Amino acid sequence: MATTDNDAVDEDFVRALPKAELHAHLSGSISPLVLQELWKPKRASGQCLELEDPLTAIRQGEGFVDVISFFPLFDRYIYTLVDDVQAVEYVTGRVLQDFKDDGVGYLELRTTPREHVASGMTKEAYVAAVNRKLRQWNESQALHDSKDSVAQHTGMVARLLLSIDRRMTAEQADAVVDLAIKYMYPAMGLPSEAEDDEADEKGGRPTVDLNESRPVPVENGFVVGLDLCGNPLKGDVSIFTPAFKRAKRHGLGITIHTAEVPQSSTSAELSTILSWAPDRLGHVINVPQEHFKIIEERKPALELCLSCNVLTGLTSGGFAKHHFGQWCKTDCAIALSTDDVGIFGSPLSHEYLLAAKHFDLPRAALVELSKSAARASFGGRPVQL
Ligand SMILES: CNc1ncnc2c1ncn2[C@@H]1O[C@H](COP(=O)(O)O)[C@@H](O)[C@H]1O
Repeated sequence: MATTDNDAVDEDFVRALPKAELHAHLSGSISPLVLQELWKPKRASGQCLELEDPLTAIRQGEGFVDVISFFPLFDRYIYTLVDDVQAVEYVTGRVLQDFKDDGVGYLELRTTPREHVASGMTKEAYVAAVNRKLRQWNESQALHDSKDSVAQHTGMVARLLLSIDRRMTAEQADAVVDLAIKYMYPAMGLPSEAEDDEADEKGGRPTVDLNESRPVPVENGFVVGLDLCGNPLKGDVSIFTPAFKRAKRHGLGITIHTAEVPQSSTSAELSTILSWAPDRLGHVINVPQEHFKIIEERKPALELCLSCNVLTGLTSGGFAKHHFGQWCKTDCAIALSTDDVGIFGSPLSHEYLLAAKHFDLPRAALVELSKSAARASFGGRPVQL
């Protein structure tokens, strides 16, 4: 995109800017209108009578949720509406379309494998449904997506991350890793060029231990990474060390929700997370100086979510005081991200607009930001937006 610094950053510019979205939770990205489409027929058949209309239940904007009221929204509300395989496929398709309509060229959608006993949906059926929708989506976009036309292609490439919830047991987390390996995007298991070169210098290639049992991968898997998410006031992350180390050995990218609240920003928790050698960190709000320095040196990419943090009160002082301003001064790549656009109502283009407005960024800086997000993708395919 040709730009001059004198051009104003406006809605048209940020919408047209090709963007990579790396931190988007599937269930939190469903628009209230789509939730209402599921709510209406349930209501008409006498189900979910206790659930308010999504258009009034989810009031996108300041003061609607805080860290206490936010997480139950999923368990008590959204999951009651998206409760079978058909609904999961449907909402996934709508979420993909919404991101594309906002000018996203590369999307990593993340989701927690979830079961629903009454509808017979197992965790694997859930992952298979999301993965199926991604396959259909990527096939439909391939029409516009060839090696020679990457720069101008109008399609959106979609990949998947599976999430471990902080409330899970170590065994449940292991089962998520099994699913991630089974539904892994084929190119992920291969060493990168840099790893290859390093291995050549050391006289050997990195390998996965062949004796380690691993699920047989499906064809057309799209999982490129593993995430740790969930209520930061719950759980002990140290029980997930084997799960994240195994995922890493199998070539999956690793991204961790980090230091979202002061209670989860202890030295012990941060040291544990950093011992997993994460490729990316999400939120990184309350990072103590000691760990700030380590992150600055190791340079994992950072997924920063302005609206989410400000609207939930995870940060104070409004947008202008968001820690984006601090991390920008480091060499860490930054991926502006939406987190839960269905709840916060701020699409990725709007996050770029907010960054421009509150941090006085010209067009060229936004182009650089979008490129740095693309470079931080787990992709399995070179991303050139
Ligand atoms: C401050 N923002 C956040 N911090 C931590 N975890 C979050 C989150 N926003 C969403 N999730 C996690 O994503 C799940 C919903 O999407 P999926 O059902 O997995 O697609 C939530 O249950 C929560 O665990």
